[in-house]
Amino acid sequence: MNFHYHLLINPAAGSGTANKKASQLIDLFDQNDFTYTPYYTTYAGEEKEIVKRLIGFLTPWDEELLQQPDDEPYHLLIVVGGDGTLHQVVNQFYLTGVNLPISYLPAGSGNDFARGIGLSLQVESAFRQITGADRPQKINVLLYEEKISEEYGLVLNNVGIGLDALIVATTNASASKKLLNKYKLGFASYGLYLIKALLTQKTFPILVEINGHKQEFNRTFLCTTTNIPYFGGGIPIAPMADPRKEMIDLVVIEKPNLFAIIRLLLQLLQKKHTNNRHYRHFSSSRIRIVSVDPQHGQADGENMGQRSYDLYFSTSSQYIWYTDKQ
Ligand SMILES: Nc1ncnc2c1ncn2[C@@H]1O[C@H](COP(=O)(O)OP(=O)(O)OP(=O)(O)O)[C@@H](O)[C@H]1O
Repeated sequence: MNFHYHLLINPAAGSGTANKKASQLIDLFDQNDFTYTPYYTTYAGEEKEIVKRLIGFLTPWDEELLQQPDDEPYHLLIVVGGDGTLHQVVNQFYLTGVNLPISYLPAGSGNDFARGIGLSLQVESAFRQITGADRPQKINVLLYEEKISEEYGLVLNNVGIGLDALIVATTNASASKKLLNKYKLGFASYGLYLIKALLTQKTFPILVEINGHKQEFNRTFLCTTTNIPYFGGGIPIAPMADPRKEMIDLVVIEKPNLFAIIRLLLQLLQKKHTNNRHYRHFSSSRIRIVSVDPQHGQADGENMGQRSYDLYFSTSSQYIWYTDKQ
């Protein structure tokens, strides 16, 4: 197939890492005589404006394209940024009602989606995975509807209420994240804020409804609905989650006391946390979560605000253009 690549670059992602990775990617396109058009965002939110303008140019996926002659180039969008940039782009697709393939060069500080689908974090390898693919892969995504604020959207990674969302709210607002990213210590910013959040996050009651079966958790500390195993830059909170399955994974952790949580965190580092009795896991194609108590929320690392939540989750799919690692 003959491609024209549209590169949507958030140069601020990964505190500037994305700008460097975009230059490396562009060098590889030039060396291989591939045609492309770069679009750089200049402010937060501009990625959605760029996508709105590009939607009409991008080519929808159809298996029959493989049999047809290469007269017309295939117009493919490649997002260069972090999980948040990708989140904004696919949500713009969703709100516009289109399901176009998309490709991705992970260049944020966490890059959990790329880890989850097996897309390399190294520019050259990711370039080979993107340009070596002749068709996209169907990846599961989660749809959510929040009834109180009448808000809906799509997530590639996870939606969290409680601890992880408090970490997102504080890290995204902090200057130290930028500083730590500068020294390639993005994961350390999550670590620092994890400790702070552990000491400040209070427990809260939630109601979970799965297949008509209601369950209450009165001392919830963390409640993460996820599509992939990771959050917070590679922390395998739900190792059983698989973005190739049409399934939603839910992890609820209750906090009896601080020592029990520290024990669980140590087990998490050794990947033995799923056996801890305070770790609860559920899997279903439809899940409802209610927190009347106002809590921080996060969607793919983007802050959803501190408020009450009544969330309904279901599944859908998104075409991602890449091949598996060789
Ligand atoms: N030019 C820009 N300057 C500042 N913010 C931007 C710009 N372009 C996009 N954004 C905002 O950046 C956010 C997404 O950042 P993203 O998550 O991709 O990077 P990150 O936070 O460094 O990575 P990660 O989520 O992996 O930690 C979005 O909210 C988006 O609106």
